[in-house]
Parts: sequence; C-alpha cells; structure tokens
Amino acid sequence: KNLPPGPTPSSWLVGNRNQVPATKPWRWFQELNNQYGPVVYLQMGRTPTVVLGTAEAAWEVLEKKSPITSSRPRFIMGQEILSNNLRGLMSEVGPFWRRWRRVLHGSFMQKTSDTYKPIQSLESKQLMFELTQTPDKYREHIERYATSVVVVVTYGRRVYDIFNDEVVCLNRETQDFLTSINIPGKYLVESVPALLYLPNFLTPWRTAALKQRERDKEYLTRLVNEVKDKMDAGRASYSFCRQLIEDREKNDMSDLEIAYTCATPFGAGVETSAGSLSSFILACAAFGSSFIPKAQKELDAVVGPDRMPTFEDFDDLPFIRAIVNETLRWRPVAVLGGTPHKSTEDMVYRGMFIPKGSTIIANLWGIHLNPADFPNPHVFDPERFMSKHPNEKKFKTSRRAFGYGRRVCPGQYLASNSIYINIARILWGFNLSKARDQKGQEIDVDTFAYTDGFNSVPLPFPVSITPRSPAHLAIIDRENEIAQEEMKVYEL
Ligand code: HEM
Repeated sequence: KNLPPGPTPSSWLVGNRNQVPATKPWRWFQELNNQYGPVVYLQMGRTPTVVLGTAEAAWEVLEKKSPITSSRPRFIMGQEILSNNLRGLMSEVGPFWRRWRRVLHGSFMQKTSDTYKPIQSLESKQLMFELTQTPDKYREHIERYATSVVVVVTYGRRVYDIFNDEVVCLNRETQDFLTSINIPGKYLVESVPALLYLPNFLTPWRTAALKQRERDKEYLTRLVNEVKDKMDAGRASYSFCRQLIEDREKNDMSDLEIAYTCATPFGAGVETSAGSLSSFILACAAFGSSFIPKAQKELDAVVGPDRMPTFEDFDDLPFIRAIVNETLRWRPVAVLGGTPHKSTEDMVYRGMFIPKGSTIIANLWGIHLNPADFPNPHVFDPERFMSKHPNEKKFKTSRRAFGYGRRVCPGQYLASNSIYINIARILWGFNLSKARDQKGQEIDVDTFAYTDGFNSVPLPFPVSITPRSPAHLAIIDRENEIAQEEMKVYEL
C-alpha cells in the first residue's frame, strides 16, 4: 500500500500500459510527475514501473542505491532472440555484463578517451570544411563526423560516405531492426515469456529476428576478421577491436562476444553524439543572438583569428564549456534516460515502496526541464552553467545527460570531447542564424520538432551557416588539407 502514487490502471491485466501515449511518452511522464510528485508508479502489464522526474529522486534512487537499481529489465525480443544475450547494454547485471563493462571502461575511460582526441580533431577539421562547402547538409556532415570517429576508434578505419559505407549500412540496419522490435507492448511474448516454448512454425515474430541475428553474426565477425588480417600484416592502428583481440585470453571472451562488443560504440555513440550536435545547431538558429556574440568574444580573446580552437584551449573557454553543458541539458538526446534500469531488491525511498523487479525510468525530459532546477527550462541559456548550480554538489546536475550509477554512459568522455571541439570550432569559424526565405524573411524554427523513438533528435530544420571572414575560411581550408594527409593512415 506504500507504493508511489500514480494514475489508476485501466485494468488488472494490462495495468497502465494502454494509457502510455504512442508518441513522445516522456511528455506524459513529465505531466505525471507534475501531478503526483517526483516518483510515479505505473503498472505495465505485470511489471511494476517507476518514473523518476526530478534530479534529486533520480540521484537518490539510481546513484545512491546503485548496487540494487542497476540491472536491466528482460528484453526478450531484442536481447534474448535477436542478440543471443550478447549485447551488454540490454544485459542484466551479472558476470557477462561486468566483463563487458570492464572492457568498455578500459577503452573509453577519461584517460584512454584523451588518446582519441587527435582523430576527433582531424575529423572535426573535415566537418568544418564540409560546412563551408554545403552548409545546408549540416546534418549529414555532423553524422559523418560522429560515425567516422566511432568507427575509427572501434575498427581503425574511416567513414567517408554515410549512405554507402558498408559498416554504416549494416549497423544501421541492425539498429533499425532493434528499434522496431524494442517497442513496449508490441510483442505479447515480452509479457508472456511462456510463448518462447512454442515451436518456430507458430512464432513468425521469432523467425524474422533470428534471420537478422544470422546477418549480424556474419558481418560483425567479418569486421573483426578484417582487423585481425590487418594485425597479421602489421598495419592495424590502435582500436577498441584490436585491443579486444589482443586481450582475448586475459578477458576470456569468445570471438562472437568480441564481435558483438565491438558493435557497442556504434549502437550507443553515433546517433547520440550527432543528435546532440544537431540540437546545438538548432539552439543557434533559435537563440543564437543571445549567446553567440559572447561565445565569439571569448574565442577571439583566447584563440584569436589565426588558428582554430583546440583541446588545449578547453580550460580557458568557460563560456564554451557552459554551452556544451546547456546543449546536453536543453534537449537530452537519451530522453528517457537511455535504457531503463531494473531493481534487484525491494527498497523504500521517502516512505514509498519500490518492489524488487521494478523497471525504473529516469525521465531526463522532466529532470532537465524542471523549472525548479532550471528556470525557463526551454530557453537555451548557457549562463546557467557559468556558476555552479546550487544542486551540483548534491546531484551532479551538469552530467546527468549521461545517466546514472553503475550504468552511467561509458562513452561520456569521448562524446563530451566531440561536442566540445565541434561547438568551439563552429562558433569560432561561422556565423549561425535563422535561414531566410526568398523574400528575405527569417524562417522560424520549432524547438520542439524532434523525432520519436529511443533517442530523440531534431527533425530537419533550415539554418544559415556562413564563414565569419575570408581569413577564417582560409584557415579552415588549410587545416582540412593537412588533416586529409594525416588521416591517410586510417585508409582501408
Ligand atoms: C552525447 C552523446 C551521448 C549521450 C547523451 C549518452 C547518454 C547515455 C545514457 C543516458 C545512457 C544510459 C545510462 C543509464 O542506464 O543510466 C548511456 C548508456 C551507454 N552509453 Fe552513452 N551516450 C552518449 C554517447 C556514447 C558514446 C560515444 C558511447 C561509445 C562508447 C556510448 C556508450 C554507451 C553504452 C555502452 C551505454 C550502456 C551502459 C550499460 O548498459 O552499462 N555512449 N549513454
């Protein structure tokens, strides 16, 4: 009887499941938190579900109680059938997940991520150049950047064309398949696991997933074999994959486990990084005049017009750092906090009982847009991060875009570095504002026009991106030429 408050279930069989809106459920969750308080209880079929709607509640439940709130719910279609239990992101806490997490930590912790800064810097120079050539295709250029960084870091090879590159097309196919089947309520087997015992000819939903599994196994293994061949030929640059192959015995990982683990950064790191940078561009179109002049003043004073900003400038660019934090807060790409957590023991939070086995969702949409923590939350205002947020010490409010507790994003340093270097350089080299129509009128942008789905990213929008001066343009050209030479080591 001490369950957290929440809306009355519509029936004992489905609970609140059919009340969840088919699109943008995070908005409904936010309304529930406004109505019932920071912790809301929903009964999703037979599964108790808790929605956390404030930074404080999420911190207390997912960070402080991390040892018992860091598992994952069962994903029968996505994890068990499609992935043969080999994708750590959907894996329950246990020996498999710990090993997976340890190897990811080894290759993506802050110190190791610093070694990826050179490739991030080079790829960012290409992005800058591409923005001078076809600014209207900013979205495609950002995606190419994010994809190439992740694929270089993972397999040691670059991506030139996101529409035709084989690694990209195959990974995208897998991701699309995964997204299409990981929809709560879509498959009865998720709430009635006994259906797993039915023979294959009665379960067409299983057949499609098993076919995709075979395709995944084949190409993921092939990508690892390519790295092995390069290692044998003595021309494999450092990569996550090479590291896993070298440490195979030490980590006691099978070939297939290595192949699936290598797929992790693509699945988790491309859309999130590209989506965050797109949100930054949207913020420039919508609110640019309120913060770009100050950012450019800072860049001109610290960096000057004769070179691009670098990672070494980071400490001297507090306003750019504030823009990075505000970008991650303003429109959290992992809008529902990434993959939900599951509690593994009964617990009580502020007198409310959270049963063992509850699905726990940290609704970042509600948390980041909570006016009590961030007044006028939908206004993009980097000034909020120019001084320490009163709750920074208590709940680390500035890094919540990367989740909580033992599941906190292992790619957060790689991602933050990408976001920093590109924001700093774009604001250094370009003026960004609303695009204009044929009559010269500014075209408004809708700051709520975002995709549905697991990650929420801006829908296409027009924006004007023009070099700040011929001198800036000349530097962008020159730096890109040098970068192209330096990136030749990553050619296939
Ligand atoms: C701006 C970019 C990114 C954002 C906003 C982001 C955000 C998140 C969030 C919110 C979670 C869920 C944490 C939780 O369950 O509490 C997560 C998990 C994860 N992220 Fe990221 N992420 C980003 C980029 C990356 C990159 C570049 C990688 C590459 C390695 C990555 C790898 C992962 C993995 C593997 C997990 C699952 C961890 C686990 O289940 O133990 N992410 N991320």
